[in-house]
Amino acid sequence: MLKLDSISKSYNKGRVKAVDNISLEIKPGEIFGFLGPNGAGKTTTIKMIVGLLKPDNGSVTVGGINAWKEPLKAKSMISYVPDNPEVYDKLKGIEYLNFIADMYEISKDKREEKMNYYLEMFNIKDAIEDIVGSYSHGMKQKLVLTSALISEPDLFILDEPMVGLDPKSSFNLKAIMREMCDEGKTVFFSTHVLEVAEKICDRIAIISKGKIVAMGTMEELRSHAKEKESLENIFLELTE
Ligand SMILES: Nc1ncnc2c1ncn2[C@@H]1O[C@H](COP(=O)(O)OP(=O)(O)OP(=O)(O)O)[C@@H](O)[C@H]1O
Repeated sequence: MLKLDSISKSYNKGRVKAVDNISLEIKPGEIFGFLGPNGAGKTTTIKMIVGLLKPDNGSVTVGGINAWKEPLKAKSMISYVPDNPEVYDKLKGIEYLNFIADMYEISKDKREEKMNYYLEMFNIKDAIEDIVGSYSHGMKQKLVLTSALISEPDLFILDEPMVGLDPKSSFNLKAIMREMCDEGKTVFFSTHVLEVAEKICDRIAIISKGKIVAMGTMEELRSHAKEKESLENIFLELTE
């Protein structure tokens, strides 16, 4: 469903190599966790997948489509939740959701059904007629999550999704991710929360200084780390 083939990205005319020759392949039905310390290159990688930053080298393939050659086709399969939910402050919550649903060409019936389901789950239904500028950070995040889920994406990409969510919403989001994967969809998310990755990911990649330093199931990562048992130990050892 997602294939990164030797992608790299530098900033400041090559002075900062943020992502250095990363390759990975994720199959339908997988939850894939992307872990790494601050500044490791997680957000830069995600931005190259979703079409916000063009890789200097290499290719991004989504559902067999080259994401930089046929961006609209690739983007129609993706929903992306950034780490910092930026929503148009002057719109009402419902206007923002309809705007996103229009872009994905979602029918009226389907959008209503999905909106009701997720707005209730995230407990923001009562605020949907209010302008987004009045929302708290967590409410904006839940609105963006709802907007991302309405299109039932084949590839769901989230950058640090648990930050700012209360425990119930975080629990619900994890359940949604699992349900999506059971339906054959693919989830790719970055996180600093190692316990979340350990619990829900089918596979994990650890990125450090722009390079992938480990990738596999928890069992595979453990077997490479000899006696080191927890993901925290493996992470600390590999990202020193
Ligand atoms: N616009 C930019 N201009 C210059 N350097 C940048 C820019 N964006 C990111 N960087 C640098 O690229 C590197 C990778 O950054 P990136 O944001 O991808 O890391 P990250 O793993 O997402 O970090 P964090 O966990 O702190 O969000 C860092 O050294 C960062 O300072």
